[in-house]
Amino acid sequence: MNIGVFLSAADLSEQYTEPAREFGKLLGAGGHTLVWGGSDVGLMKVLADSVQEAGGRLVGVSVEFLQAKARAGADEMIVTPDLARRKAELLRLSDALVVMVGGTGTLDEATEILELKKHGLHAKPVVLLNSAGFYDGLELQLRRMDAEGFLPLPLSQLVYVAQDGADALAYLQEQL
Ligand SMILES: C/C(=C\CNc1ncnc2c1ncn2[C@@H]1O[C@H](COP(=O)(O)O)[C@@H](O)[C@H]1O)CO
Repeated sequence: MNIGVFLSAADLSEQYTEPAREFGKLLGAGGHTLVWGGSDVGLMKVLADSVQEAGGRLVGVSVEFLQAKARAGADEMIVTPDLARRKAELLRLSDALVVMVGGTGTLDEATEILELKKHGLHAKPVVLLNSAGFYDGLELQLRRMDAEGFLPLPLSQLVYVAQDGADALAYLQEQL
């Protein structure tokens, strides 16, 4: 499976690096390909290192203004002219999407793929990987949108909230 993962480009503490390492190990050991933003920085690097060490493939989708940060040893590296085309490529190349902990960049990517899914422009499974309870607040907000009629389709069809990497991967394998 080609699994697109959005996650932080920042250097973070063990409570976030450990779940990224664990998920990378599962992806690599399962023979999956990581499709990700391509930069060799922060949590993005932690995940890519782990996937590669466990035998998985790496397909990066970088963008011209961040090209200097792109990982040298990826199996493939695509460079897009701008962020909009990068998000489109990340989605096109992925069979499923996983949103790990992150900041505004991750949130931008997550909302775009959820919005496209809401409009029926793709039907790929999306998982919110709630490591260390990072997305408890977002999950609550999404549940409120669902309960109060803000979503045109049930939340359960839009996104699955996983508590750990094994849960996320099991869900994706069941869906695909
Ligand atoms: C560390 C610096 C630059 C490298 N930054 C990024 N490299 C690659 N991809 C990035 C970068 N910043 C955002 N992205 C994309 O958004 C997500 C991470 O953003 P967040 O705000 O850190 O959550 C990630 O999925 C990328 O696709 C500065 O020198």
